Amino acid sequence: MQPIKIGTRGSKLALWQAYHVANLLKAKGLASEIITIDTKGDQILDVSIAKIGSKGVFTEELEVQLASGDIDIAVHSAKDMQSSLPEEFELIAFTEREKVNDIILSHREGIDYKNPSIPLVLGTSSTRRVATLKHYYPHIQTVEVRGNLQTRIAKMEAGLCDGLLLAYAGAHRMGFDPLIRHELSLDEFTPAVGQGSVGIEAAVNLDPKIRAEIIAATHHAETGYRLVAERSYLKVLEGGCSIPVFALAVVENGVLRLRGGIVSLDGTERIIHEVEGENNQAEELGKLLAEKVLQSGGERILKEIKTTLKK
Ligand SMILES: NCc1[nH]cc(CCC(=O)O)c1CC(=O)O
Repeated sequence: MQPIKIGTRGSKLALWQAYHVANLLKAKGLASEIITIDTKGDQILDVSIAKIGSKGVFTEELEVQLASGDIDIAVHSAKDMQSSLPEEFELIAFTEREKVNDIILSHREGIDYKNPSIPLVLGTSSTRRVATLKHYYPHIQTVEVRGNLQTRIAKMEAGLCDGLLLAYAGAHRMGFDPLIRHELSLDEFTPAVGQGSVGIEAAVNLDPKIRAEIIAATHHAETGYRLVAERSYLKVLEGGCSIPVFALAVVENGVLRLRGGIVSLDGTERIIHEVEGENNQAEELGKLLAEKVLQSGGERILKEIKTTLKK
């Protein structure tokens, strides 16, 4: 068999993910090679993702290469994958999930984010994180910061902000554990759909034998059920990464429990519900959660958000 060609963006985190997949393949005796591809999302650094339109900014160029067969699979942060893919492509595997929490990272020790009398400025570019901060910690100021983790840290150290609000998974993978000052609660900072997992995308016409071998080497079943449930929720809400929806599924004692909701951009309203069932009901659970969220005010909040983001 030819080495499996893995397509990835060129950022350090993306490369970590690609090598992670290469290592999983290698452990099952499958050779691979890594091919880096520049995407629109990497080039446009001065405009917020919410404004570029999240659909596929990081994935389009990789899909061109998947379609032409120049690469066999594309590796992405599962979180950055839009909820519905063009019909020629599919997500075939999700690697075992890392810890899903958001964290506060800072070059300074002693960051106190809970005391309203201590001013604090946090950098983030996620509407979910900004809105969640406004909801629980309205005294915290936020500033938009984009670019890869290394760039963001440099901006923070240059004085842009006191700390960064990030995913644990990315900070940990880039070796920044010593700068992690707080791990935020999953009840307050319920993560984005897919946070902490790496998704593998392929063209639907990929050779079925290669496809099966890749899945056997990389797919983590429990993570898969969790991600299917979360992504099914996201699909109804049409979240992309710019709308502040969140969902986290866990498997406990054989029960798949999905919690998720939406928060208004100004943080005044936060809706969250929970549903549970079996692993093979993951898709339905996502839809059920969406129904509950939409019916209890989510529909109105979603409309308001879409109107605001279009301006
Ligand atoms: N939106 C960017 C992005 N996509 C994936 C991660 C982190 C790794 C992960 O959650 O899988 C990050 C950075 C962040 O949110 O701090």
